[in-house]
Amino acid sequence: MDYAALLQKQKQLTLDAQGRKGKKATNKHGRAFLEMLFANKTKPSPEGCWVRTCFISYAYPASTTPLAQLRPILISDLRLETHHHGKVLFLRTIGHPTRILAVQNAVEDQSGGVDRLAVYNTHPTTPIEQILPKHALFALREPFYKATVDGGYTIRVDHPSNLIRLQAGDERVPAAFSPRLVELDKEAEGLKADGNAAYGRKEYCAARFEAALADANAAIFPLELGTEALDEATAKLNGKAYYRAGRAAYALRDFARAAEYFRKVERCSASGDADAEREGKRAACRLEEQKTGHYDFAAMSKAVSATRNNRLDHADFSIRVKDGDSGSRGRGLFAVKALKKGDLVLCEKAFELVFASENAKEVYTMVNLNTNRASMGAHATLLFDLVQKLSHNPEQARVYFDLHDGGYTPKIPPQLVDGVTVIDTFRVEAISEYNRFGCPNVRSSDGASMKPRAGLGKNDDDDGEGEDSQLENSVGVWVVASHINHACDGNAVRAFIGDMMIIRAVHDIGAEEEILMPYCNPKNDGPATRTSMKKTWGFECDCRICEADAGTTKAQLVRRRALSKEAVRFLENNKLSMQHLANAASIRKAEKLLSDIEVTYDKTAFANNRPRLALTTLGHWLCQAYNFASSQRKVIECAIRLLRDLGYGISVANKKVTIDYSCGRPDIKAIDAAMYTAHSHYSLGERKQGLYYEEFAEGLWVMLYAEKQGFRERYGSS
Ligand SMILES: C[S@@+](CC[C@H](N)C(=O)[O-])C[C@H]1O[C@@H](n2cnc3c(N)ncnc32)[C@H](O)[C@@H]1O
Repeated sequence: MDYAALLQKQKQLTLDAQGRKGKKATNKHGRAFLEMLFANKTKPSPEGCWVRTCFISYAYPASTTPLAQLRPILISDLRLETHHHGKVLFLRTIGHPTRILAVQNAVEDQSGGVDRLAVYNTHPTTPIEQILPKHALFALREPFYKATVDGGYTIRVDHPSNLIRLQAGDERVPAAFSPRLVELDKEAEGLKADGNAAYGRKEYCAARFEAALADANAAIFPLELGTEALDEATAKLNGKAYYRAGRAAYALRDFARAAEYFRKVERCSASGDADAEREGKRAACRLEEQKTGHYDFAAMSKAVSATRNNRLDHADFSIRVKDGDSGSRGRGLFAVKALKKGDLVLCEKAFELVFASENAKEVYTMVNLNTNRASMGAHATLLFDLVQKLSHNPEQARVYFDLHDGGYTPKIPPQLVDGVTVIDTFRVEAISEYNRFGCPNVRSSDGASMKPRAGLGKNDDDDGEGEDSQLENSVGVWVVASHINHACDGNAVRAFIGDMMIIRAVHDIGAEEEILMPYCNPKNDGPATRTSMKKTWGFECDCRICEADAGTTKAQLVRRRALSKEAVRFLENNKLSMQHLANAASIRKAEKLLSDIEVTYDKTAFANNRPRLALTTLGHWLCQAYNFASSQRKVIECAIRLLRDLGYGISVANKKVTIDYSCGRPDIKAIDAAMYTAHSHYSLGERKQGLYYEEFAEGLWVMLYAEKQGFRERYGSS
């Protein structure tokens, strides 16, 4: 898909529309046409995959003015391309709703004026009949009116919180609508509305309980204000209520409170309660994880698979880190105490996550006019999920809106207006762009363990750089990890098992030292990586690799790029396998190319094992080539050189191997290099050295993939 063309076209259409700003709509469709358009209930989409394009239009703030302070306006008074500040539009839906990207319906106002209403950023799984049902009444705060590409007009809602559903009997409903009011079903809608109204009046306790009892999905049960109120209310209730409160607290990840409620259930019953006992134990496990960071990662890894919902039931472990000031980087995350290489730094469940596998039926292309970015995949669904989650949970909204937003203004905080949580969807997306991480559908080790490397087991032509493309598939937000700043040579690295992000130290980290991790895999071309970081994240990396690269002359860079292109061609034409071994000429060519690229690295700037990434793919090829040729000493020589180019300084004295991890990048190539070395030592009868390298490789594997799963599949047994 040509994203640039799509973006350009949309910008032009928006610009053209601006020419009509402030004018009244002409040649509008009449009631009969709109009634016909929305006459029928929408049939479910036929089977197949639908690609939808979601445009994030130019940002404008969500309305925070209460209805009581807004003056009514009629459809006939609306001006094109205009945000009608200080105004409210009372509307009644005429037809049956339909969804293309927005949920749409025909609407009328109290004077009989008609138009089309389009509500964006609602969740695709929310039934449209729930969003804009036929004959429902709404108040739309500060409406925005637009011409559409099909030559018509629409009242466009980008912030769903601007649209307030009004219930029968609400005194704010204009009198002209009264004769045609449709009685609501008090059973479902009425109970929810009573809860919302109580919430609006700040009767939190009542609101919580009405919501909790009416809604089995306890995740939307708000505990954000004074949990004593909850205690007070539950005290009047029986064990069943305590049990529900325990489940609700668990869903809100307040495991201590959940455990307390489950204990109360047991106290209410003389003979004990098996369900409460089981749930109490579960809450106790979560508390243990929170306190100690002891997780059964092997079991977690077994629990996820391509066919399951990989959202895991585990607590966060975050007591080893704290927020702090990182100077020009803004806020950062810092180690509370000294950590050893391989230690768990943070283990966090996703705040919100969309697995690519869940998007099989609808694929969204998202085009953002504010940031000039376009992407395809789960990003749009993540936005809809976030808007839904934040709208239902003000406490979670406060956490989310505290994340870095790239300087987005205005910073409208989540707040309750007319009983609805105001959520600025443009700011939600701005924050998502700076804070979301790509992740695999199942676990990080899959790409590596399923494709064993040539010469170390089965055949493989993966160059070890495939992780990024796999990471693009699923996308999520982890709010604690979001405070971590970037460094290409970071001291921490992340892995995923299902929706859990597991961050480990790649070398020893001092107390109070900032935790840094690479946001993306640095590519072999350092300056190119830096330019793309600047474009995507808005900063220039000043890590040790980037600092060394900055000292490289233009001539050296031009030469390195030309040689790297030659290396790519060489690798494409010289794929290795048992059937295609390298001949002496190709090995000579690779050695020559490698030493030519090495010359482009300034010796002083890249001293002390600073990674020289442009050497690593060719270095890896040479390890494989010598391994196939059973030239064990050459394998060891090449693998140690490759490890050095990945930042690991290896020194061997009296058969004792010492490894300097301080600049090391735990890359799959480094693990392969260590295992090539181990296997070669074994073949040469040097078991002790072999074991040392194997232990080093296994340690790197756990850093990179969270636990040992997949290591033996790739490398076989020692
Ligand atoms: C996910 S946030 C990280 C936390 C952020 N610093 C904060 O204040 O909340 C990403 C943003 O942090 C800043 N940042 C991250 N790494 C940086 C670095 N190495 N140098 C300068 N700014 C950095 C950039 O503004 C980037 O867009």
